[in-house]
Amino acid sequence: MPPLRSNTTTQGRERAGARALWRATGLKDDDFGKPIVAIANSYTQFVPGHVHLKDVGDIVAAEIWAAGGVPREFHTIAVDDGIANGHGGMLYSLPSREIIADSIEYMVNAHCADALVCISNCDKITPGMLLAAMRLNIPTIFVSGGPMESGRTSDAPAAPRLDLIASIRHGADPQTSDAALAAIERAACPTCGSCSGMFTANSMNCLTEALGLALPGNGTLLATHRLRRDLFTEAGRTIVALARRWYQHDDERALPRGIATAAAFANAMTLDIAMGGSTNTILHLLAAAQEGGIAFDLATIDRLSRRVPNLCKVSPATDRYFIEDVHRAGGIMAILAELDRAGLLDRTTATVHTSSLGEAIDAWDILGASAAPVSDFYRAAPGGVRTIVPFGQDKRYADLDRDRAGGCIRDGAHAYSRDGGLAVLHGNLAAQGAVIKTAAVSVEMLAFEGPARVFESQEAAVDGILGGRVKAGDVVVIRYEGPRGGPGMQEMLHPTTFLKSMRLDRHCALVTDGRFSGGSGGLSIGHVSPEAAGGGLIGLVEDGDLIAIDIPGRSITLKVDAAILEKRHAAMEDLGDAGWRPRARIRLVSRALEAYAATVSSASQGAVRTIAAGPGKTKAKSVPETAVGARALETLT
Ligand SMILES: CC[C@H](C)C(=O)C(=O)O
Ligand SMILES: [Mg+2]
Repeated sequence: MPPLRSNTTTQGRERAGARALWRATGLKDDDFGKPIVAIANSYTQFVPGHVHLKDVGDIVAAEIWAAGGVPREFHTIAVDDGIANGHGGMLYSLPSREIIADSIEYMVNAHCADALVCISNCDKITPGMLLAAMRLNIPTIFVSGGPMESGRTSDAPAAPRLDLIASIRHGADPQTSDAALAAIERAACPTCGSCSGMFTANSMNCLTEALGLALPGNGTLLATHRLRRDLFTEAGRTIVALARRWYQHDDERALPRGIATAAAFANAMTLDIAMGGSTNTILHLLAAAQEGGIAFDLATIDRLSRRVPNLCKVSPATDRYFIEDVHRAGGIMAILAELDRAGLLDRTTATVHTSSLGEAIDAWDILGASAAPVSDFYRAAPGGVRTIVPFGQDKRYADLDRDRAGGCIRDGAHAYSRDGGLAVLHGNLAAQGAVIKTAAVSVEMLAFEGPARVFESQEAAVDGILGGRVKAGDVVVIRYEGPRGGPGMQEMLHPTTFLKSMRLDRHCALVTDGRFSGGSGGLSIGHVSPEAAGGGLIGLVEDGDLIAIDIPGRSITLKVDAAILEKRHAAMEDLGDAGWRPRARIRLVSRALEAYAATVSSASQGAVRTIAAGPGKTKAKSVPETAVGARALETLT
């Protein structure tokens, strides 16, 4: 039996000092020897998905005390991608995933905690905590803050519902009046919680259910609903039980790597493809698998994407369904049940709440025999009142959505498409791969060819799109926005949404070594690897070059003669240090971001930290320290 990690600081005369300090945090004599449970809470007033989390740590802690553990809460950072998008703030989004993972490692290992509760929610926080959980491999449970309700500009039952994307789209639409925009902006995000589409936050919180690290409902039960409070109390009880199974009974299926196995990652990716999750999930699952030494790579994802159907479309793939509708249709357990009935899941993987995923599906499938006890749970409905207070309403839908032929969740026989909602592309333009959310691509755009329109930054692309320099038929190429080249691999939410604002989204493609927000749709291909700053072919594309995209064929091709490309490559190499960097781009890159750029890997690897090669060759040149600290300016080329 493994000893409690916390014995290191609580047992023996030589630890009298540490015990004196533990006592000063409130521990009593009989608390020593109990499992010390770290509660990583991501409360912040900067993010609607976290603004309501200030006291939920206490809810979890009370249950940990009652179950015989010792809770110790600390806080992580949380970046709001929706606020950071469209300016230099987005450079910090993906790097914050590593900061969150490291900060949890630091707190848990510095204080030798025995177990971990991850209170997450938005885009990089659940992934950062997932990296930490797989890295630390101590008993862990995830419980997120929960999704936001969808918005309405009027109470009329037939009034269209909306989410954050509507605000961004209409903000750039010349046909939307200021008054109409003001109404949309005030309605789009009505409550606390993670934005109400199948964006990255909700995608990741749904995936933690499939990985087995969260309780049923974690991804779809609204932040405002009373029943969500029960997830926090249950998480507090469950983490102490998991700790006992590991420290007293040596049960490896109580550990993250015993639960989130290669089979569980395949189950999670299968769900992701079936529900058309955010493409960011690919980046984060690749990274989390590496933290746990799990065999799971882009080739695995590609293979799964060719056999898993698209069973569920949620905003931005449709304007008909939001996360609350997925819940009403039975939530993630319902999608998993349909995948199970199609023979596409491994039922034997473990979960934190049942001995196997199959047992969980049988217990929670609203179409299954035991549906009665769970139907009330999945009838949890929006309160329809603006609030940032959690658990404050107890509304119920009159009935569940059991329509698997035409409802929010389809069965295999009524799938939207045979091959799922996400795909991996390859070709000379993406030798190591690129990704696309096919669930959000209109059928007529599945094959596309057009002339490149090249931009050296997200900002330049936005200016080009809104300035009328992008025409129907173009392939917008945005480069030097990869993990190293950005640095930080910005999301292209504004360029993809502004193509919609300009009514070009069904007439243009967008290709980038950056990534996309879960709110992006259209023929948007991201994570192109190798990135331009890493010498990828995307760095040699010129305006007017023909680019061919074939989604069914999973290919993306730069149709330029090889001899010409060889000449371009030679000319780029002749530039020496000035090569493989953006033309005429001024971007302030802080030392913190330079440090990130120096060690980050390709998107095809999950943009993980790579130390082996020593400090990476960063393209940004440092300039002498200034009064406000060193700044690195990319020299003009
Ligand atoms: C809708 C945009 C959202 C905030 C996001 O950044 C994502 O889903 O990745
Ligand atoms: Mg995001």
